[in-house]
Amino acid sequence: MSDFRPRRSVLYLPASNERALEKAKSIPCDGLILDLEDAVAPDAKATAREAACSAVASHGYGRREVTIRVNGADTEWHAADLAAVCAAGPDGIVAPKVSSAAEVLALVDAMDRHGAPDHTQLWAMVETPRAMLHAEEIAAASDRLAVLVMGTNDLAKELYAEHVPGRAPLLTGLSLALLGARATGKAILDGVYNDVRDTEGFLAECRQGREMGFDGKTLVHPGQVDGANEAFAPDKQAVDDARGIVQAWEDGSGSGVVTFNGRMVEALHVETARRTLAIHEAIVAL
Ligand SMILES: CC(C)(COP(=O)(O)OP(=O)(O)OC[C@H]1O[C@@H](n2cnc3c(N)ncnc32)[C@H](O)[C@@H]1OP(=O)(O)O)[C@@H](O)C(=O)NCCC(=O)NCCSC(=O)C[C@H](O)C(=O)O
Ligand SMILES: [Mg+2]
Repeated sequence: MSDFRPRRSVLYLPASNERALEKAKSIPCDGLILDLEDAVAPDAKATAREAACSAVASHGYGRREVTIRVNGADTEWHAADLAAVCAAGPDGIVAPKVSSAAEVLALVDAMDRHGAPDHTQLWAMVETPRAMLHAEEIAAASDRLAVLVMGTNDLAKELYAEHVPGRAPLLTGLSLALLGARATGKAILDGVYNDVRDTEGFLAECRQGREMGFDGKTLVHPGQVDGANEAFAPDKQAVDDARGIVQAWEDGSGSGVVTFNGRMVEALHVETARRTLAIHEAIVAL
């Protein structure tokens, strides 16, 4: 866990929006997705691509992980996006609507052909019914693929589902994608919450995502960053508990089971506690 990278809050912004590109330099999110896809109008694609690549080259985003979302493989912009973005070398290339392992391999092959630097990872958006059904194969397809990103708007659209509090229509898909990510040791980010004024609904969805096991949430507005940072970090109680569990285990010196605060503690609980402490330390180190 020592190389754990916090991804509590990953903010999308249209790469065509100069003001947002500038503002993002001071937003306390863990990551950015400079979007060339859905948030950019067709006649702004070329200038957005240039702006995103210049933003990466500016190195103006400090500790934030900077990624660029390219247009889909079935679009007229995909090839030019990939060529330019690989040359710019962001921390990650976010590929939309990835639905199979073969698509991952094609993307990785294209990244190699375009000379993407080693530090540029592939992030695959999973947002189709096929992707949900193939999440494990997608996640396992390449070591270069580091993160799965839920696309809950597209998933709801494809399912003919409605956006409702609690997300019941999406829960099977969210769980399948999580299983795929965890089975293969990859990170996974929850989808966006569209209503930027509904703080209560947003925070409830952050809590749900955290409880399900997501590493963080993708966001659409700066006003969502603090809530996600808090929801996806272990709180003081969780950190104190984790320290107590590790201490009780060490004091038990080799016995297979101890108690902490009246609760049974076995090796698996200690592993979880150590993970919590590693996440906490990585966040503190920011
Ligand atoms: C949703 C928005 C269009 C709202 O924009 P706006 O009305 O301008 O918001 P505000 O006036 O409240 O903005 C206040 C200031 O914050 C800046 N701002 C706003 N949003 C961002 C942002 N995302 N990043 C950086 N800065 C931002 C404004 O410029 C204002 O600054 P200032 O002038 O200094 O006060 C807008 O928030 C927006 O465009 N959001 C991102 C949209 C986007 O990228 N969408 C694509 C990804 S979502 C998706 O497709 C997921 C997936 O594929 C799926 O299927 O689910
Ligand atoms: Mg989408």
